[in-house]
Amino acid sequence: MITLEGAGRRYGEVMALQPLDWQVQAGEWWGVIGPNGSGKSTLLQLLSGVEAPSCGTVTVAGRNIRKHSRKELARFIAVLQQEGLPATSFTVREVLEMGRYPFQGWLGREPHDPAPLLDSIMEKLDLLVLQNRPVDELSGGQRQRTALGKVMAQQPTLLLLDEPTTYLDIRYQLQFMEMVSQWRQESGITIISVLHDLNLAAQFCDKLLLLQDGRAAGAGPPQDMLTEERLREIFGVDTSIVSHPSNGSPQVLLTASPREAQKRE
Ligand SMILES: Nc1ncnc2c1ncn2[C@@H]1O[C@H](COP(=O)(O)OP(=O)(O)OP(=O)(O)O)[C@@H](O)[C@H]1O
Repeated sequence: MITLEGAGRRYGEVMALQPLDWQVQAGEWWGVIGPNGSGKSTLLQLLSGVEAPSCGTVTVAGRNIRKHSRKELARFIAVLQQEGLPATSFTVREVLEMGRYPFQGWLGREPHDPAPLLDSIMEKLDLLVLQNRPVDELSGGQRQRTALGKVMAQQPTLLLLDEPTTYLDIRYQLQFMEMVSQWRQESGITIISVLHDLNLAAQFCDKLLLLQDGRAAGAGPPQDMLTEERLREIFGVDTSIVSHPSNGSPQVLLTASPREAQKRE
């Protein structure tokens, strides 16, 4: 599905992403994790075609990403950012309709009426009651669900998520990840998500790519990647890794310094 061969990105003096070899198979859900400034967003920009690599190649669906037109890329790659949607007076339904843009002809029409598809997406995401509300009147959680609806309307084969749960409370974080997971089960899409929440990453992603200073510091299943040694080396913090009592995924407990413990005694 995706192959990176020595793909890297330089901004002036800064090598934001060192040459990276990486393969993503169709249907996988990868989490990209690493400290601030380690190159995660840069990697997503290469994968979405927004930025060209300074070296190496990015191949998506058997073809160099630079050879696809913008509209072609939009037909199979969807990107959802931290704040999925700006405040806008467009309604929820109108925003979902915008997701159909890559499929419209030059008169802004599609060969098939997209309304049934949009209705079924809104039903899945519990958006039907909100469909005529302007987005700028919605809560953060409702707005992020609308953003998800827009990318679902795009029917991509590859979904890129850039810290999509950052501004959500824990209930909406979980709800968002479960909706994405459900969509993946139904459609078989491939997902690459940048996540700061290691515990969510461990529960939802099949594999994790660890970045440190623009370099790959490991790639593999969460139980191999989320170890106390690796996290100390990459993030410079002490953690305790426990097994989730319900599903066995590795969960990261942060350990405050002994000074903090003494304060409470
Ligand atoms: N457009 C740019 N111009 C110059 N430097 C850039 C640009 N984009 C990123 N960088 C630099 O590249 C490095 C990697 O940045 P990037 O945003 O990819 O990291 P990140 O892991 O996504 O960080 P964060 O977790 O804070 O979002 C940083 O040193 C950053 O300052």
